[in-house]
Amino acid sequence: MGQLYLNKVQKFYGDFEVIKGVQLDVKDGEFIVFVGPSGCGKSTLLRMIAGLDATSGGDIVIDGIRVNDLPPVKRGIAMVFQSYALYPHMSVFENIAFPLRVEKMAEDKIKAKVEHAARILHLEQRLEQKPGMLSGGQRQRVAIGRAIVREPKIFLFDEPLSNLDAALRADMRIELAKLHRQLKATMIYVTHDQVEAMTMADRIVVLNGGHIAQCGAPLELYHKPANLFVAGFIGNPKMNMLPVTCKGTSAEGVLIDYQGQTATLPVDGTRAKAGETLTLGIRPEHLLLDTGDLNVTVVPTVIERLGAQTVAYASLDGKAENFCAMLPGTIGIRPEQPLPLGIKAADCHLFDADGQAFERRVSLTDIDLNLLGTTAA
Ligand SMILES: Nc1ncnc2c1ncn2[C@@H]1O[C@H](COP(=O)(O)OP(=O)(O)OP(=O)(O)O)[C@@H](O)[C@H]1O
Repeated sequence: MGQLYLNKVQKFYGDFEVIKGVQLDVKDGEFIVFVGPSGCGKSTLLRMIAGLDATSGGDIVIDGIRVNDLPPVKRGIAMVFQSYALYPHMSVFENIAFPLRVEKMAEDKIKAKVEHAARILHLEQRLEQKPGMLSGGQRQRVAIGRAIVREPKIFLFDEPLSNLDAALRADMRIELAKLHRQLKATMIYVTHDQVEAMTMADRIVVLNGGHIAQCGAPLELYHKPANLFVAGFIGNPKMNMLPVTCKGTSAEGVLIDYQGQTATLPVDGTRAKAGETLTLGIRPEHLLLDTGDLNVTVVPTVIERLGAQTVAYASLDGKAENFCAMLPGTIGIRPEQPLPLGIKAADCHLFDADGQAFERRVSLTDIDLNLLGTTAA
């Protein structure tokens, strides 16, 4: 078992509240990713779960037992660090075996466990080598092996791939996803890389300024961001944001005005008031080379041809910098050449003056609804 429950967890450094009453329920076997900008508190929260940092308030509960006052070794967790933390003078075998030697486990048991971990991580041929002879990815696997042999209830990963180059990171993402399937263990993984979060997580916890901005399945966060922060953070290139005026609400949704063009967006507008300035959110891939419910003309400044797609960074009305459109790879556009684009009302996101999303009413027919979890925080 590896259930984790965080109840109103707080952390103060002096008067500075770094973690602000985080509430989270992690199910046994879940792969949870903490993601957020630098300084939002991801590592602090992970270190509190590990027992490396004391908790200022609230409860950390693992399998029904409050562990706030237990030292790290008694919590049933194993942590893998960005720095690998390997002993350079020891062989791969001894590095993996290290925590078992500390426990004074019998030699034959140690051998069986290390060889089992080495098989899972494809390190069988490396067991006699020293870490200095290994690549970055192999070293990280040794560090993961050292966690595996402890058979923890919960694996904690603190940015484990950030020292690797892009190609190796992509490979290791796949390896870690396989490892999770194989071990069926609870894993909590910290990263600032939203691609890692989107591709590996069962649920993503987006942290902002020490609180949970949203927690949900990757596609739920993508298609139903709860607020402007999550909308801007999840998705690459970023969602485009435009100021619009609320003209009123109806059974169909919220009527908005963008520079004299009106459209009804199918969102729950019970909170919307006529005259308010709202924020319209449009994902780059939802800009069409066709007429839409709203239409804009952008002037591309930078054009990135990625092959399958062409990404145009553009100005809009001379105002919005870096307005971004993701278009078919075959399109023939040039910098400075005005480009008319359409937007369907059903594709739009809408946020109030406080940055909270109006819930979208559209049925997300293009998504397997089983992938959309429920918002848990
Ligand atoms: N020992 C400490 N003393 C005082 N402040 C600290 C300490 N450790 C962390 N902080 C502060 O707590 C906040 C959260 O830090 P934390 O390392 O958890 O952020 P993070 O989201 O993991 O950032 P990054 O992605 O840059 O690693 C930051 O503002 C940081 O300056």
